[in-house]
Amino acid sequence: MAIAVLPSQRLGRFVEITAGGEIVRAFLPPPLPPNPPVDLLRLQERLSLAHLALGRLDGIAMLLPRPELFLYMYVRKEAVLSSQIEGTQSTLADLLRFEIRAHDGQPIDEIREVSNYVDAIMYGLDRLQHLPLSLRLIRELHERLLRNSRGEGKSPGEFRRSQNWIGGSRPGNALFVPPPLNELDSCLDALERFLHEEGSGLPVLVKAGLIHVQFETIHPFLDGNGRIGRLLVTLYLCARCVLHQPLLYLSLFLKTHRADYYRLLQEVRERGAWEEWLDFFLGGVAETADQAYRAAGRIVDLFRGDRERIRSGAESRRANSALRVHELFQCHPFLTAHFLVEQTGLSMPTVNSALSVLEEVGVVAEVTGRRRGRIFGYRDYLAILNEGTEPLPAAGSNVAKE
Ligand SMILES: Nc1ncnc2c1ncn2[C@@H]1O[C@H](COP(=O)(O)OP(=O)(O)OP(=O)(O)O)[C@@H](O)[C@H]1O
Repeated sequence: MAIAVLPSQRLGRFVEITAGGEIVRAFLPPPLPPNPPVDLLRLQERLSLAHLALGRLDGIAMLLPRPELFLYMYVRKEAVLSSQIEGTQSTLADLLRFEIRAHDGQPIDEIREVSNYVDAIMYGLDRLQHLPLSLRLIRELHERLLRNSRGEGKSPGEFRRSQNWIGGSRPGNALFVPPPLNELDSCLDALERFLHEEGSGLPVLVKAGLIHVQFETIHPFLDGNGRIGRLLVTLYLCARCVLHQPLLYLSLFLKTHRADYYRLLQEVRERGAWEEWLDFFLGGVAETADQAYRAAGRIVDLFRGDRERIRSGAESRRANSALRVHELFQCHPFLTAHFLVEQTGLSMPTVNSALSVLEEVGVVAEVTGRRRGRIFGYRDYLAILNEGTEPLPAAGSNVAKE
């Protein structure tokens, strides 16, 4: 095996391997942190803006009447966006309707992929209560992400046992060939050590950016490396208590700037351009956190305003059950009367009367146009949650689709 060492220690080395019957140069990244060290002075302004924005976002959880409800929807939005990056057509509405088993006519595989992402991040958060962020947890997350879905045949939950490549139709004409199999474990072990180290004194946010690139460069799975790598950023920030809820989703930013994103990943490898990447990454964190903070504020206002409308729109007994139903709509923006009966313990006539109140005051609308199996949507809430994914169709247009 011939080894060519490149000049700077920030750059990795290439290892010649045989793949697909040809000799190709696989890339071996140096372990983190970068050496020479990251120029934090150059990133100072970006870093403090990103920290400010994240702090505001984390703080708004206190103002939300029930932060877990926002989180519930927010994670789902991230899932939709992440899946769209790889060409999945699922929308937030598809996902929500899938969850209430009202997905007639929708492409199940695509929706399942989104649903798996939600499951994986929620599972990861739960596991972080008991376990550190480890390679084992990353494999568990991967298994959940690919379960019964696209990529299912590509060893879910297992690090790769064959050589992969990025770009091109074969390793020989690839844009980049990740580390060879015999180096994979040592690359991953070094990454795991960096996940836990505290001696470098690097800000957690900077470390999150470094970890993301290193993970993508190692490309340890046969599929799903992008999705796991993005999920890792949010989980790492939660594990290091920079965020208390996973309210940061970078997917939209990375989707919007995909060409720059891929170019910068490449330039870290080719030129050791960590500062350029971190500048981009921290800008993305700030922009994304600001957007989420504003959305959370608008949701707080919406819920408050709608509670007022319900109270003044019906006499107190009907208003009380409508308020109870409204609470559930904050968690599940699409609901059926059956689900409401199950969840609230209210009788079917009471639930129906509550739904009428909500329809009368314009909070929810029936979206199927059917007599049986009616589904109600919390339209203004959906409109806010949907921003950046796709425009919410008017309530009536769903009827035509189904
Ligand atoms: N030149 C590159 N160098 C390193 N990583 C890259 C490069 N180009 C793309 N990537 C990473 O590879 C990911 C795609 O890998 P893979 O197909 O395994 O992941 P995925 O989760 O299935 O797809 P996606 O990221 O598109 O959702 C991209 O999201 C990006 O993070």
